[in-house]
Amino acid sequence: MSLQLQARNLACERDGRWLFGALDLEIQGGDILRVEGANGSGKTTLLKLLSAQSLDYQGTLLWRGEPLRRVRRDFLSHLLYIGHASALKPALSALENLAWHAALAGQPSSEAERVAALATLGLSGFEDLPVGQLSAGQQRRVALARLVLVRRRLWMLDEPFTALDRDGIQTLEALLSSHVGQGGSVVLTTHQPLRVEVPVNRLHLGEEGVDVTT
Ligand SMILES: Nc1ncnc2c1ncn2[C@@H]1O[C@H](COP(=O)(O)OP(=O)(O)OP(=O)(O)O)[C@@H](O)[C@H]1O
Repeated sequence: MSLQLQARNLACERDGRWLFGALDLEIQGGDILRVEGANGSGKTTLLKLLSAQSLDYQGTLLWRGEPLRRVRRDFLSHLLYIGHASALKPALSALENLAWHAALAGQPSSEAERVAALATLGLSGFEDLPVGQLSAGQQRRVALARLVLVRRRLWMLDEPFTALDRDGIQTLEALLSSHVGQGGSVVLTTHQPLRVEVPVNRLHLGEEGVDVTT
């Protein structure tokens, strides 16, 4: 069944301020949506609404035509969310962290699969160190190895390029292109240029209102 997440007339207020209102958008298989805007414009808040982590909004969110609140469980079984905090346990190794995330996602993995996922992110040789001893960019790479290991069709990524060097950026851009090229979907926030081999839809949040462009 195809992916389809829709927002209709979505509005969100935080701390007495409207971050956005009257927002309409649709994400289907093969779409990549880049959410842009200044610091504090509401990008993370929007991702939390679209990923069903927060129910504090006005308007309608639909997953495959059904209210997201009602079909949240099915929706979550298709979603991989990586926030800007990497959600890693510092005392555990990269391999152990990945094993934990894969099990949490209901997709137990073999050690060979975890080693391969880390290798894709350029972390061969760093599999067994406690993650807390890795650099910020290496920790980001461990978090992103979930994209390879945990097979989900809808990715929501909040500032996934943070701390990555040029090689890491290229690896992530290749993963995004490949995922979307195979019919997956991506919603991401980033403040930096995005070089992918597929058309990118852009949503700009800001004081002047909400713009959606392709
Ligand atoms: N639970 C909350 N209670 C009160 N205010 C909140 C809450 N969540 C977010 N905000 C406020 O909403 C605004 C938008 O926050 P958000 O994290 O969505 O911005 P952002 O666009 O992701 O910013 P950045 O680019 O800095 O990451 C901020 O001013 C923040 O303080």
